[in-house]
Amino acid sequence: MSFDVAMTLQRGSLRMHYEFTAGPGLTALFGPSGAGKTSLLDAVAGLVRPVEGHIAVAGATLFDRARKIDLKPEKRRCGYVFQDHRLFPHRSVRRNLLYGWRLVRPEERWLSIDITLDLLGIRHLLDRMPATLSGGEAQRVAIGRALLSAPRFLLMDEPLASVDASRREEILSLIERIRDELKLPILYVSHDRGEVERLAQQIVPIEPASATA
Ligand SMILES: Nc1ncnc2c1ncn2[C@@H]1O[C@H](COP(=O)(O)OP(=O)(O)OP(=O)(O)O)[C@@H](O)[C@H]1O
Repeated sequence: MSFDVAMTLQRGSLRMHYEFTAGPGLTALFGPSGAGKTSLLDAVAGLVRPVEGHIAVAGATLFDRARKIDLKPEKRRCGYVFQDHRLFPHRSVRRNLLYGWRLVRPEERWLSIDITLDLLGIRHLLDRMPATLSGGEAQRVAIGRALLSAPRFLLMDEPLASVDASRREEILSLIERIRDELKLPILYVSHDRGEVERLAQQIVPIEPASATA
């Protein structure tokens, strides 16, 4: 089992309940704006604490309210790719890529810098600053930074949102390679049904939450 989630989040007056299990490959979270897709990724990453329930990924329990388990974000071994890439603006591409790499113990690393640069086609960008990159280049670097942090799984929140149409295909096939060659479980958020149908082994519908009094 890649993902085993049964939990409730409270955000403001909204109470959102999630319950699904997913096998290997890419699991897409599909639902309207405001339904709670990003909140779910944030909870899996450990950035938002559920009010109840459990979250397990690839056999490891990350959160379990009843068993008082709540791993810190940095212990969850999760690579998070945001829609707006969130590269450090004052650091070169090289230093962005090395950021997560340096935080990981050498024996936990499973991907070399060389392989990552070739997989993502970003070797020629190493000395550039993020502000000089196109949307597609910046997103490839952001994916590289996530992979080099030696994650056990990836969270991707609309990774194509800031990528122009001509570069979409490139990033889509890159995500397919990460899914198939690196065999990382991926939780993937998108509004685009075509994208989801192409990439996903499993689609989890996320319904809009109901407000609680
Ligand atoms: N910190 C917060 N405090 C209160 N409410 C919040 C907070 N963060 C999110 N929400 C609310 O929780 C709901 C779910 O938000 P979330 O960003 O998870 O939705 P989403 O499905 O990812 O939306 P989108 O597709 O537009 O990105 C929204 O109604 C949002 O307004």
